[in-house]
Amino acid sequence: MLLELERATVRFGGRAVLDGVDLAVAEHEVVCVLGPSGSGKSTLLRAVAGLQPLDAGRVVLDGRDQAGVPAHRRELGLMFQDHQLFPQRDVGGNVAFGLRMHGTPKRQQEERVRELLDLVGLPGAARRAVAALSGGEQQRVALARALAPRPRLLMLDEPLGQLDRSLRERLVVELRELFGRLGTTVLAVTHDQGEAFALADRVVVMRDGRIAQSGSPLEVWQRPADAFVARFLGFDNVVEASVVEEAADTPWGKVPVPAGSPQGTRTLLVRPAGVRLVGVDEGLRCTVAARTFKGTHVAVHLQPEDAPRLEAACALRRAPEVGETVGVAFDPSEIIVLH
Ligand SMILES: Nc1ncnc2c1ncn2[C@@H]1O[C@H](COP(=O)(O)OP(=O)(O)OP(=O)(O)O)[C@@H](O)[C@H]1O
Repeated sequence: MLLELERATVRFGGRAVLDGVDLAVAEHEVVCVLGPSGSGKSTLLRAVAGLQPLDAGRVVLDGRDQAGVPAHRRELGLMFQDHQLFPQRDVGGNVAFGLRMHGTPKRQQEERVRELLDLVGLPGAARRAVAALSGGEQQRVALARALAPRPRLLMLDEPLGQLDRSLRERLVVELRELFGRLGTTVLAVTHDQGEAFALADRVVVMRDGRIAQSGSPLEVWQRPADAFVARFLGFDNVVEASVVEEAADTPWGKVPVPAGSPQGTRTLLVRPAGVRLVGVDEGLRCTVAARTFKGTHVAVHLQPEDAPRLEAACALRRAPEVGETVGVAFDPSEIIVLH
């Protein structure tokens, strides 16, 4: 393992903001830490970087305990929100920053800067003023600066945070490709789940200073560990249910569940695609409370008479209008009984 956190703990005013976290990152792995605001993501990153001392536990890099090793000796590439570019230096001066710190000879610095600017898609930009760059270009310069000294581990804090959506979606694809090509090991933090799922080999979901779930994007998406993770991923059809064999007793009535589901009192997740609209007399009677256009489908919010709302994913042309009464049936293949 390139990086290991062992029971890493940080307390502020008696409150554990990082609470005994165990996390390992393998060489060439891209790990994205995801979680709501205040869950401890930045603190975790700062602890690995050596910017935040631990109150208990260890950070081990390449087999060496980092206690007492200052930030600039950890051979990490940092792209942090509060590490803005130097406005008085040009692009080349910014990218060369880490190289100057390492005493790299001038000629080599220039060569490496050229190489990095090509890599991040800004060829020939070395003499440009930082202030004259767009937000996306500045982000690329920051990335080039972090990568220039060939860090063992690249750490990104909300790497694409301030950029608009379409640019973010494009850059995230570029980053994934770039990291794959370079074999960079990455530990990134974001509150944007789309970004994390697009970028990561492994997603780590945090809650209140602890790891709620860790797994590949597919694993986490298909099987959220609990109601918190499911809701955080944007699933709203989450209820307590009593499961007996292949049926669950829920506030929405009897709902079919896949064979082999955990039994007893459980949390049930019904994906919107598993909420099928049928004739009014054939299923659970609901009123259409709202509809939101989602590009590939329409999210339809359904209000049953006496149960929590349900979200259904409907084909664009078949979505009912607000105020209509519909019947709802459930598709067990889109239902998950959480552990
Ligand atoms: N230096 C500090 N002193 C006191 N409390 C702090 C300090 N730094 C962070 N905290 C608190 O620790 C908690 C976790 O903060 P952290 O920045 O790690 O969360 P986060 O998940 O990165 O949130 P965000 O997504 O908003 O950046 C927050 O409640 C924050 O207020």
